[in-house]
Amino acid sequence: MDTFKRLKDFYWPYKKYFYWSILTLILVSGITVVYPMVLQYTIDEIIIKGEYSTVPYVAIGFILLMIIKGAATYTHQFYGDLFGIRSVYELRESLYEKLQFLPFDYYDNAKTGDLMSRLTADVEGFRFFLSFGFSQLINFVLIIGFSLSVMFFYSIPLALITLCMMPFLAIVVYKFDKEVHPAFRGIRKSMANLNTKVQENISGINTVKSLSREDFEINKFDTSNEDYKSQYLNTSHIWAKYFPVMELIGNLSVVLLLAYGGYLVIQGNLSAGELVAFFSLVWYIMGPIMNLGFIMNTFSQSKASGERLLEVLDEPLEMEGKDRELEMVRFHGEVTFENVTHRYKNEKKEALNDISFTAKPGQTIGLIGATGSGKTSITQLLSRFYNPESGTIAIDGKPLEDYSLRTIRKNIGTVLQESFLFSSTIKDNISYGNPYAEMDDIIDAAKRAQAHDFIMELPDGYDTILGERGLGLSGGQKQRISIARAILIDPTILILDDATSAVDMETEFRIQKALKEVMNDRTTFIIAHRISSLKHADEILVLSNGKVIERGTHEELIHEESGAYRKIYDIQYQDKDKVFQMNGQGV
Ligand SMILES: Nc1ncnc2c1ncn2[C@@H]1O[C@H](COP(=O)(O)OP(=O)(O)OP(=O)(O)O)[C@@H](O)[C@H]1O
Repeated sequence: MDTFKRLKDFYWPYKKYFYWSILTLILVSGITVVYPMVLQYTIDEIIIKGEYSTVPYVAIGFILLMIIKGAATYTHQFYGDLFGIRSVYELRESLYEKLQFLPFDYYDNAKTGDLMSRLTADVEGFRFFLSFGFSQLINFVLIIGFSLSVMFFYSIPLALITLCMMPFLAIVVYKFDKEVHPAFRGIRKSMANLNTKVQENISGINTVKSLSREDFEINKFDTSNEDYKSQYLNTSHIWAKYFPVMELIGNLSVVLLLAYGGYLVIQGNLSAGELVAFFSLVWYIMGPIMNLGFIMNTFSQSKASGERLLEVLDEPLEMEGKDRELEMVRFHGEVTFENVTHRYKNEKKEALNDISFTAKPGQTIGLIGATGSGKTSITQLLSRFYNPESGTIAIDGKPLEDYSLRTIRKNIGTVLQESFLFSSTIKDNISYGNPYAEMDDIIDAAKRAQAHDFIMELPDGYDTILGERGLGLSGGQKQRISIARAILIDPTILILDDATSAVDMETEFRIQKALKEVMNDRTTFIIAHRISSLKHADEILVLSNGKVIERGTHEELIHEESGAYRKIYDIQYQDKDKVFQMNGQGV
């Protein structure tokens, strides 16, 4: 029950719908047990005594009861659904909001399909119990309570005999729940896994096709599908094992009732009408008992779903600054790293080790080094995507923790090697970081990013809708859209992460031109593998295994004969010389 208690804030504000649903349910259940009483009256008072003149009154009374029951059932159903739907609306919103503010640490290990499944199937599982299971559980208690009251009213010994079987039933139901709950959790997990497989496959379909790995993917899916199937079969097995036992217990109650009840009628201690009424009442008890498995089922499923939802809701949020300002601040752009060391969660090796440097406002810092040397990590710490293990990162002389995350991120513009574009219009994609931008500003940003001309050649210009992840544009075009996006937020600090690595020379030239425009007066960090991209930087940091092994300007570094930068330079420029020589020889 702890799961439900902890999720109470989502459903209890709508308790009035719940109360209405339950109030009308009491009426429905109450009327249900009146039927056997009418039956008893008809047999004992009308048929046996031959008082046929009361038949029309009984019939009219019966019809009235049915009309009331119909109206009550409608209200119960409607308010029950409203209760569930309204509650999970809030829950879904909170989960989605939570996803926006979870730290990168979380996403490093999360699986998209699993998260999707939590936000859809698990929320739905929880809703089903709120809308339906909850009232079924109450219905169970009510019907049994009302039926037993009527039974005790007719004959105490017969009611006691019928009750004899209840403890056995309770044991079976308890055991059933113990087994079925983990089984349902297994199903949910397996479903999430299946979702992950499908989502990853669709996202990576280019890679799958280009490497002809379709069969491998089908087999991988088969394994997950197989697991899902066996999880479900396992649950069916548990269900099949317990359901007949529950039914047997119910039937044994009926046998006992008939034997002892018949004896009482023969002895003259019970009327025929009362035995018939008893017989119907036992079936009213039996119905919910048979259903108990199903009710426990929805309860277990929703408990399992609720637990999975709580796992997301309980995740710690991104760390906000402690004395953060209320109004957003505009940075001047001085960035200082002082003995910064960083290790990613669950990693043994440090990604950054004792990094120190200062970038004055408007300066450009180049970061170069082998893959995995820590270049991106520096910029991720600067954006406070992660917090360093030790050391201080400051902007304009104040540590990052003194600013709100919003201030930091609104002041830092990033152009990645693979920028994400949404399946929306080009206009919306450019203005994503500044949704209130005027059209003129959007066009101006696109012109400065060298993107305007190709946008105008598209069928709907700025209103052209892009496919998922910007499908329909070339790598260089996507890149220029993301540069326009960065220009439009007018950041004081700019991070260019391998922004020109994946394009041809001509596009690189255009992008470089666009970048020059955007770098103007901004503190810029250029991460590059090519020396040509960062040789104009005010300071270049050469990284290796998370440490700065050399620093200086391009001119200074190439004069370090046996330095690492010089080696990279030689490789990149000697190759070029060779190519020129070969071209000169007509190769
Ligand atoms: N999110 C993460 N979780 C765990 N380890 C990470 C994470 N991101 C990076 N690392 C590790 O930290 C080290 C530095 O990675 P980083 O991405 O900063 O290198 P890089 O120099 O930018 O590499 P590249 O040139 O390939 O982009 C690597 O060993 C990498 O495996």
